[in-house]
Amino acid sequence: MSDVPVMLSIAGSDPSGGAGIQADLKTATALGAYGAAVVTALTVQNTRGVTGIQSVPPDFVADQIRSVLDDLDVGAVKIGMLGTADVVVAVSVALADADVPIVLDPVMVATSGDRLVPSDAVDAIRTMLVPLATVVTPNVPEAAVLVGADPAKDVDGLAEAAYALREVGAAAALVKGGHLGGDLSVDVLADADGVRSFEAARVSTPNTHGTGCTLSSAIATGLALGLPLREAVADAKAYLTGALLSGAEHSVGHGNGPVDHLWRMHQ
Ligand SMILES: Nc1ncnc2c1ncn2[C@@H]1O[C@H](COP(=O)(O)OP(=O)(O)OP(=O)(O)O)[C@@H](O)[C@H]1O
Ligand SMILES: Cc1ncc(CO)c(N)n1
Repeated sequence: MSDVPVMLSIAGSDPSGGAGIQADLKTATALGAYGAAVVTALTVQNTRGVTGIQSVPPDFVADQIRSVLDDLDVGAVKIGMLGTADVVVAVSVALADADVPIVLDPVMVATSGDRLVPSDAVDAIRTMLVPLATVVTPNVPEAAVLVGADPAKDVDGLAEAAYALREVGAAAALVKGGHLGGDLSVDVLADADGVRSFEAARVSTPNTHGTGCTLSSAIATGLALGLPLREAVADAKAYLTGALLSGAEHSVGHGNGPVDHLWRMHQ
């Protein structure tokens, strides 16, 4: 049992602290939940890029998930980087009977452009995890790969991709427009009630390492706190935009620095 809302992240480790489980735990903590973390892979990574990946044996990932779910009252799960197709299968089996909202961030490539999962893992994500997702949160290239279409070029394209992901089996899809450019950063959600877009002013900064991880774990934290999906997405987007604005004022590392997860504490 747990008398605080629990958000469980199932994701890879970023030793430089801006993405992966490190970002997810900071986000859960900043937003008032208890963060738990199952590590699926270790990366050798900093703000400049990823130079190594060591994945955790699939059975060991599944054992970690079962151990946490057996004991803690998990309010929502966020799934991030899964290093291999076998880990994807193990995660889908371990979560199959869990009655808990799942936010699936289908991580494929880091901000630096480095590939984080092999292509057979992408097929497994599409067939085994997308159908379990309460919401799937791809960026533009990830959505294109998952639905087998050309990458979206504008907001209408984001909506088309979000609809198509519901056809693949996700209950809802939030296609992120961070890669589209423009004055606004727009994400489009398709759920059972239709389509809604979420807009924020684009922050002019190189410090965007971990934006996707932060958004998905903030959505999962909102769901763990009991918010409906659309409110959880709106709150997550506002939290991320504040973290980008504050992160733009700081420098950590020499490449694409992190967002400031603790921006509300620093105000
Ligand atoms: N410069 C920016 N200003 C404001 N919002 C941004 C900016 N860059 C990205 N975002 C927002 O950050 C979130 C993540 O978007 P993005 O499309 O970059 O995802 P991603 O590629 O999965 O992230 P990551 O680079 O961490 O892998 C979205 O809500 C997007 O709109
Ligand atoms: C461990 C990890 N997960 C996800 C991302 C995506 O940004 C990253 N760079 N590193």
